[in-house]
Amino acid sequence: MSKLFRAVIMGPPGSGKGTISERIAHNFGLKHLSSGDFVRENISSKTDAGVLAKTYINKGLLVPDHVMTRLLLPRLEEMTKYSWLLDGFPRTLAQAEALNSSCDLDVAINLNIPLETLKERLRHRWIHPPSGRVYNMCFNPPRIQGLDDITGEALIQQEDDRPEALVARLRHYKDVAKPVIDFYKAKGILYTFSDTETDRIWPNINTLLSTKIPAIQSDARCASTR
Ligand SMILES: Nc1ncnc2c1ncn2[C@@H]1O[C@H](COP(=O)(O)OP(=O)(O)OP(=O)(O)O)[C@@H](O)[C@H]1O
Ligand SMILES: Nc1nc2c(ncn2[C@@H]2O[C@H](COP(=O)(O)OP(=O)(O)O)[C@@H](O)[C@H]2O)c(=O)[nH]1
Repeated sequence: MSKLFRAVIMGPPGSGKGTISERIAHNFGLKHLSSGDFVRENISSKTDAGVLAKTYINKGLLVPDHVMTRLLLPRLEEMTKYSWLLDGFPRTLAQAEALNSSCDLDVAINLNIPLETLKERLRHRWIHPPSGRVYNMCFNPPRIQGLDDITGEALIQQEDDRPEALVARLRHYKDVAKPVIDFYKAKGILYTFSDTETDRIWPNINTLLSTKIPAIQSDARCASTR
């Protein structure tokens, strides 16, 4: 059985999880699994968990742990043949513990970005709600202003990306993320990256994963030829 690579990426809203996950998926051929995308898929296909999740999201709340794990863990079970990077999950210690009992992680990437930078980025963040595609009017603007590159549909700004809402969101993030960070630190798999620019963080993540991923795959090749 070949050894696969399993990672999570954590960080406050606007820290670049989605942006960096896309780069990792592209460079290392991992599947990028986004909890937000899973939630949106379940809402549009009206599964029980999706219908329940929608009631919380409509109120601007996080989806409760038991709903999130019900929605996400079966999807991970379908991914047993693939290496993956999970973005947006776990957000709480209960989610981290549930994930831990279903699989072994190799790496937890933690993005540590200053508050002022987060505020500035989210002020310029525009999203395409049906797909979850994210743009930034300065850093990665759409080809045509206000429109999604793939579908040509309108982009929107999320209410909770406003600076006033963001401060409360960040405070909440810090409170719930701290035990998750400590959990991965204790397991010896936590890697924290601090900077104001994704383009400066990215080479360090690239180097880290280059040392981890080929090693795992070559071990797996040796094992499978024995
Ligand atoms: N792990 C999770 N636990 C609880 N709720 C979640 C989780 N992941 C996603 N959600 C719910 O789905 C919504 C959309 O998630 P998504 O990660 O796309 O966006 P977000 O909260 O704006 O995150 P960010 O600003 O960090 O990109 C969240 O606002 C939350 O209600
Ligand atoms: N100016 C600037 N914007 C960035 C940088 N990295 C990401 N962004 C933008 O900041 C916003 C938040 O990034 P995103 O990947 O959605 O973060 P997430 O909320 O952690 O998933 C998006 O609009 C990105 O395009 C950066 O280094 N500089």
